[in-house]
Amino acid sequence: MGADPATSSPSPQSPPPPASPPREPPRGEEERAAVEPEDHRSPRRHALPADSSPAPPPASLARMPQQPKVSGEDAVPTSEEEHAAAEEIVEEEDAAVAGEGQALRSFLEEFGGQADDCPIPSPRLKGIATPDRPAALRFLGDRYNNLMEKYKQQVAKCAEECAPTFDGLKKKYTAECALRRRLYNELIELRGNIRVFCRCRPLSADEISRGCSSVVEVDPSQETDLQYAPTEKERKSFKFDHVFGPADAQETVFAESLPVVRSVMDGFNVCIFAYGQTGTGKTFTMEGIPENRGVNYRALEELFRISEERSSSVAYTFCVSILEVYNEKIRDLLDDNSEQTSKRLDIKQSADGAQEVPGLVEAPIYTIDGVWEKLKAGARNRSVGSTSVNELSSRSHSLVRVTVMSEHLVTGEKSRSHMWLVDLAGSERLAKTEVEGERLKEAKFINKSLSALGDVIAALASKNTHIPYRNSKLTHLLQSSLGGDCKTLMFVQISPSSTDSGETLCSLNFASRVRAIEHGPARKQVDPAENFKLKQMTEKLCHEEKENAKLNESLQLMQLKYASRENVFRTLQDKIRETEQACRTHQQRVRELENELANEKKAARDTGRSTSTRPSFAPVRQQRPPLAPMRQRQASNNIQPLPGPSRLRFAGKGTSVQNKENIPVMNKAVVDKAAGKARRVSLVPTMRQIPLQPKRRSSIAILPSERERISVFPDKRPMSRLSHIQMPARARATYNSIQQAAAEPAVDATPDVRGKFKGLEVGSSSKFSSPPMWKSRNNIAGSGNASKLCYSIHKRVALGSSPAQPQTSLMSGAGSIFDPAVRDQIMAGRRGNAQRVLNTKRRMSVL
Ligand SMILES: Nc1ncnc2c1ncn2[C@@H]1O[C@H](COP(=O)(O)OP(=O)(O)OP(=O)(O)O)[C@@H](O)[C@H]1O
Repeated sequence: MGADPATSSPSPQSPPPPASPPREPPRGEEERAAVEPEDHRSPRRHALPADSSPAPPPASLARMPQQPKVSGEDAVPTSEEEHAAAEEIVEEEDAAVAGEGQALRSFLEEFGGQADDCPIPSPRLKGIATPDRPAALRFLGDRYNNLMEKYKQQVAKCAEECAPTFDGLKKKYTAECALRRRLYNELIELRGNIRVFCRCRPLSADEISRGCSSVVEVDPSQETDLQYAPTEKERKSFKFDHVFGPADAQETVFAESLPVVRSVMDGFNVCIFAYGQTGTGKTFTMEGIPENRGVNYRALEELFRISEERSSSVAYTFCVSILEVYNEKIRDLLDDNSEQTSKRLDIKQSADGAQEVPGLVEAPIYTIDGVWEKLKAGARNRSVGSTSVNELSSRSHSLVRVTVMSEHLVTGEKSRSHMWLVDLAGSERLAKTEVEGERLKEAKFINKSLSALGDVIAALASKNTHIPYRNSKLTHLLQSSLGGDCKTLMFVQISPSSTDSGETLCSLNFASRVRAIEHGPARKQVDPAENFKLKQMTEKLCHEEKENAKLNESLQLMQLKYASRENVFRTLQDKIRETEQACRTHQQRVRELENELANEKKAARDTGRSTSTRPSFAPVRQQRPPLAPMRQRQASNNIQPLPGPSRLRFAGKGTSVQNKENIPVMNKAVVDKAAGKARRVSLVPTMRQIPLQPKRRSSIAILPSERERISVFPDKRPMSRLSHIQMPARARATYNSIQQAAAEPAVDATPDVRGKFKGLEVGSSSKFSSPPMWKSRNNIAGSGNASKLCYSIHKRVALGSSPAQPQTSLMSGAGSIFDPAVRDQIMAGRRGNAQRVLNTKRRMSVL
């Protein structure tokens, strides 16, 4: 047997199943009926539904002959008639299937073993096995699959529709969580950062056996009140942040401590400690027992849970240290080194003011299992001993320090906070505990440190300026947890026993004092390394700010300097422009002067030519045309201002006035007139330049002898007449020579000369009068010194101009300066000098 009913078909030898429906429907059919049309169900109790789709229901179902025909719960006859009718029906049915009994038996022999594997747990269906059962199962399976598909589609549609709502709710939830955390922290701060819970243990079996009664009343409805009532007279009410009675479990206690525990994950320092008489359940509350763990383990479990919850935004790292203060010595409970006894651990204050124990093992923990291992190791190493009160009495203060380091993955904010979990040694009455020897010594140390703790609490409660933290190792270690900026939770453990009523009262009073301490608000702890980094950054920032200020100052100075320089530059530019303009004006003026000079020279030459036809100076003076104003005189094109000595252009010998294009009309007329008849040409401009000339080299003229001077100037009158032109000594010498030459018979003197001199004497008062040198030069022919002197005067007067061609009539005597050869030779040197002077003057005028 064992064939799969789903694949098996009825045996070909087997007769076809009976067409009549079975008597009772299976119970599973009722479930199916909920999703099937009503008409699919058989009107008869035992009939299977005649469903035709998707898989046809079994054509017939047979009831096992040995099965009861009618179940009592299905058809309970209410009367004898009904009972009889039911039996009649059964008999009829039995008769209907009787013919098919053999076939059914064969079927059951073949498939009967499958009845237990039927997916429909109906005893009825299990009991009914027909050849069409696989078809019925297929039908049910198809129905099931269809329904599943339908439901899946509905669920997917719902999820799609709800997705936006879900996202919104998720965001709201996150925001609410943050708000809740913040509000909770505020609430804790408002309540005070030292919270005191009171926990009363149940009476122990020993106490009950001794007939001790409870002196403590805890009303579960009043969570914060505790009644101490050893007698009705001594009844006293105490108020704490929460009171746990003997019935309260570890979970309940931890649930109330949870918010304080969570604060460490937000960067606050936390301290939870248990205080109380020996044997009151301090170790039970903090460490617990393996099957009922205490605050230490649950707190670390919670830290890991929160870390996991916030893993997307904050990365947490945990380290744990376990130490004990035994007989005022610190022992590292995680240090397995056998030499630990020689290792001296002490308390040092770190840079940020926290108390540190250098050399203390800080074991990193990654899983809660690791935490449990560490806690167990610490508990194993702890000093315990047996007393008459507690079989496993803690003889030391046990401290578990959990360091939480966090780094926000988005903001990069880092924090480093501690959670101290302290199980204090029990205060005990030495007489009561009946200790002696080593236990007595331990008890003394324990009581001393607890007394120091009491002093610290009292000082804090009365807001003393000095808090005696350093009176014991315990208070020194807990300095920042008791009076600092951390969140503190104290469990005051009490015994309900009437035998411990005195100690209970002491503990309750102590706890009330602790609760009265007003703490400042807790402060978030920043990672010291981060703190140091921030400090350095702040210093750097300050330094850079100072540098920036300095740079800004110097920048402003530079800007001011720049502005002033710019002003200077602008002024200089203006000056340069002005100077350039002046230079241009000067150049223009020089050109004009040169032109004038050239014109004058030309006119002088022309005048010189016509001198021979003039009888005397006087008529010439009378015919003198009016001089054109200097500024109206136009420069000649022939004279161009050139930079070098070659700049001067001398009018050629044969250059006629008519050839000049730029000679003004008036000048042209004058020249034309002059060309026609001899006329006087003013040499005043030339004369005016003489005093302006810089001091020049000494004249080559030889000073006249006293005799010559006297002969020329018999008295001082003529000199005084000429003094208006400041005739220098050289000129005077020349003048004297001329006078002398005129007096000498060898000189080809003409009456014109004398006339000229006469004219000079007359007209010397006018500054526009022609100087005598021109006339003397042109009219006086001398030899030797006199000739040289005459030429010197001529050169001075005709500075820069082309030397006029000396008239043959005036040049007499070989070797004189009027000799063309000699004159040219001398002129070459003189001209160079004259040009140098002129250039110097130009440069000076440009500058
Ligand atoms: N709340 C409680 N429920 C049940 N049992 C408790 C409870 N508190 C304490 N006990 C039991 O009381 C006994 C003493 O407890 P425990 O050792 O924790 O006291 P203790 O204050 O730590 O004493 P010691 O100061 O001497 O170490 C233990 O057997 C502990 O199981």
